[in-house]
Amino acid sequence: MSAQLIDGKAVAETLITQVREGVDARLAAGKRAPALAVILIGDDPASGVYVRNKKRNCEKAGIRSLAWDLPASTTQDELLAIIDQLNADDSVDGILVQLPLPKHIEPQAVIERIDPKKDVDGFHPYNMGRLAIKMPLLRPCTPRGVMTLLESYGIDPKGKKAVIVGASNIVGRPQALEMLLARATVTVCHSATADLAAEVAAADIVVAAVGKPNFVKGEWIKPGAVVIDVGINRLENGSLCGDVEFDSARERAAFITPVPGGVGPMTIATLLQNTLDSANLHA
Ligand SMILES: Nc1nc2c(c(=O)[nH]1)N[C@@H](CN(C=O)c1ccc(C(=O)N[C@@H](CCC(=O)O)C(=O)O)cc1)CN2
Ligand SMILES: [Mg+2]
Repeated sequence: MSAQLIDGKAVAETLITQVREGVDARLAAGKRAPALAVILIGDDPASGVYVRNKKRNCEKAGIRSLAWDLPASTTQDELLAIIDQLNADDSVDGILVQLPLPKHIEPQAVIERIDPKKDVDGFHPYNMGRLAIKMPLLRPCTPRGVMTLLESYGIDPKGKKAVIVGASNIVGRPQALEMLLARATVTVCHSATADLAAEVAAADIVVAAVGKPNFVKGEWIKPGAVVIDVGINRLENGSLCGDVEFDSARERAAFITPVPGGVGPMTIATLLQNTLDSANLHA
């Protein structure tokens, strides 16, 4: 068997078109376009690419983007002051601070400074807590994007065994909450998991989000499983690879996401969706 590829680029394009329609509906009702403030600190090349893609896709969706490109020497207090200013600005619906941050800035202090109503990354404890109590408001982009991908391919997690490999605040933990909300039976694996191979082998849906190239072995995958690879690892030869051994996993899985072109594009499309949702909730 060779798994069907899940085309994240195509699903993301469809989602961006839907966001554009939602923006046009706001304009037709006499409301303003949604606005997203994107803050980039320092010169991490990958972050620069992601931020440029976010701005470009905002344009496509009719969302106004405001850019703060700040030097690596920016202090935490300077960053918090900019966030305070954006929190108070009624013309701004979403605030995004690109991660990772320079080492002298404490990410949690930054995340918690953003008004939860404008937290389009969904990382604020308020929004994570809402997701945990089955009352989601603004949901982390990558895990929400994964759920959209599954739905687009007619894959319903209800009653399935979902195994999440990785327990980060950005992906693994909120992904587990999303799967639970969709009524999967959920296992979260991490560095202290006793038998990772056995956990993965029992999964109907595997989500890999560890940031280590080819960490999940193809031979672990249960025949017919759905494999979602969130990892984006750049190899020394410049090529990208995921957290899953793609070729051998594809031989066993029913569905699999490629890297690139799988989950990555959904992260950005879902950010636009969250920005529209935020505008519609409050302005
Ligand atoms: N504030 C945030 N910071 C970070 C997030 C986030 O959701 N919010 N996620 C990642 C980076 N990220 C978005 O910010 C992101 C990563 C990858 C992609 C993507 O489209 N990847 C492409 C490949 C692109 C390449 O060539 O490098 C793909 O997978 O096809 C989009 C967004 C960490 N920081
Ligand atoms: Mg992400």
